[in-house]
Amino acid sequence: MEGKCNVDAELSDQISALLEPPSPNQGLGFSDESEPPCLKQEYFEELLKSRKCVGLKVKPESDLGKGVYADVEFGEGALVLKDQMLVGAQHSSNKVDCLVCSYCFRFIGSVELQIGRKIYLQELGLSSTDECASSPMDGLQDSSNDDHDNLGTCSSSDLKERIPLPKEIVASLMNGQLALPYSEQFALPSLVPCPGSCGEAYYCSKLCAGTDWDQSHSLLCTGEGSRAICREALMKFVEHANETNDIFLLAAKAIAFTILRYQKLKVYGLQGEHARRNGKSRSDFSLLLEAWKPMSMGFKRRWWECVALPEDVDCCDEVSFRKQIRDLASMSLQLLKEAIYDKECAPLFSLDIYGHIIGMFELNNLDLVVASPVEDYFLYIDDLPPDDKETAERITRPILDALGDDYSVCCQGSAFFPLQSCMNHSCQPNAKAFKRDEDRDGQATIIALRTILKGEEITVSYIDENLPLEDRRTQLADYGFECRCAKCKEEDQ
Ligand SMILES: C[S@@+](CC[C@H](N)C(=O)[O-])C[C@H]1O[C@@H](n2cnc3c(N)ncnc32)[C@H](O)[C@@H]1O
Repeated sequence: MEGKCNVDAELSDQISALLEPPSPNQGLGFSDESEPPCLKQEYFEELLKSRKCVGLKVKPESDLGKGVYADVEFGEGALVLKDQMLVGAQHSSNKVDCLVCSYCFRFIGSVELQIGRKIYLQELGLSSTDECASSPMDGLQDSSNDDHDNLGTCSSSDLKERIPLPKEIVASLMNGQLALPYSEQFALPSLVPCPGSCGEAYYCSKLCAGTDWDQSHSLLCTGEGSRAICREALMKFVEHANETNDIFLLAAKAIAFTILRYQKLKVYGLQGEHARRNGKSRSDFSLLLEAWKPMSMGFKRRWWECVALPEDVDCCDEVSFRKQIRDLASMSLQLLKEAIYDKECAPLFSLDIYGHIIGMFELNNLDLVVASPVEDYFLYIDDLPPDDKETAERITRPILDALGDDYSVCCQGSAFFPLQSCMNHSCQPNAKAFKRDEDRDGQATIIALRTILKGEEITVSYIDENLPLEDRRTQLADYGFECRCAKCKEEDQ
């Protein structure tokens, strides 16, 4: 299990420094006399300010590690936090069902395009909802918890037989020739293609396209404008991730994000307070530490050590299972290295760092869910006055029949939300993520479930908190911890 690849062995000191929680003296050259402020605290204060979050505090060291606390009173139903993801990705299987902005995950195009594209891909046999084959990696394919019961249409059970639409109708939905009744009320942003011409990523605006390009996509784009060192290797990496576990795509984004941040820091230098405190002559490695800082704040363990054993794997096979997924990560990293390796950021290509990044996505309660406008559209038609409804349904009924029971699937993926990921779990939470109506883009929305007093810790539930104690324990084992909330302690006595 502990065999090391070259980068791991050669750069072990730098890798340890990257995995240590940021300490005030870490590679920054503080003199003993100047007592620097707590870097974690400072980082979160800046982050809260940049997110314009008022009334929240991140305490770096509470009973359960980091935790988020109320600095004002929040009334029941109040919006506690809207958190912007640092990196996120739509699940590969979900791409068939939803066409969304590759940066902010808003639905794009038009209701007609969403519907026509889904039916077209369904007819090609590509729909995620048609998949019934199982593989030993199934339990690892989607680290999402099932905390979205209120989004009932996310279900993928397809009970009714679909009635195909004529090909010309599907084509006219996709090319904009057929406008569905009342669809103008559900207008979506037009598609902006990827500037690197990969034909894979689309955006809701030039701003999203440019920001994604600068943050990670320029290195991960498979198109002609890509900055990857080998596009063929990149395509192989993507193919391997799609066939095994799409969490590798997210890990690649985290690495690309850090490399590009490093390159910017190197060119433009540090700004403001950091520059003043650290002087101008920072080493390349201390710049890498700085570039890595947003990722360093996430709660992490090695993926192959923390991932829960899937139900179809016997306990006696645990050692070989963990070795198998470590080998899988190692293969994925090898492909990524061939595609985007950067000598100055070499420690990022160690298996230890790769394992910790994947573990970070696995352990944090960080589902990405965006509700579908297609569902809203059909609900709107259903609510029309009887005469209007009858007229509209003459057109929409055959479309619903062609879509089947899964007529609307929400956008689903995984993401790293730097503030939400600091929220601890409670089986009696005072806040909740993903409130349906607030969820129109890929931001994490946290709402108070009851009055939260100033000074109270803000907690969410990572699972269905109404399950019996034993079931809760089993589910939380997937997150790698035994719950120490008041409800569990009380029920345990
Ligand atoms: C998403 S992180 C939450 C922030 C975390 N405390 C930190 O320091 O980054 C989840 C981790 O926090 C800890 N944790 C959260 N809620 C807990 C609870 N109710 N009981 C015990 N540990 C908890 C566990 O270690 C868990 O794996």
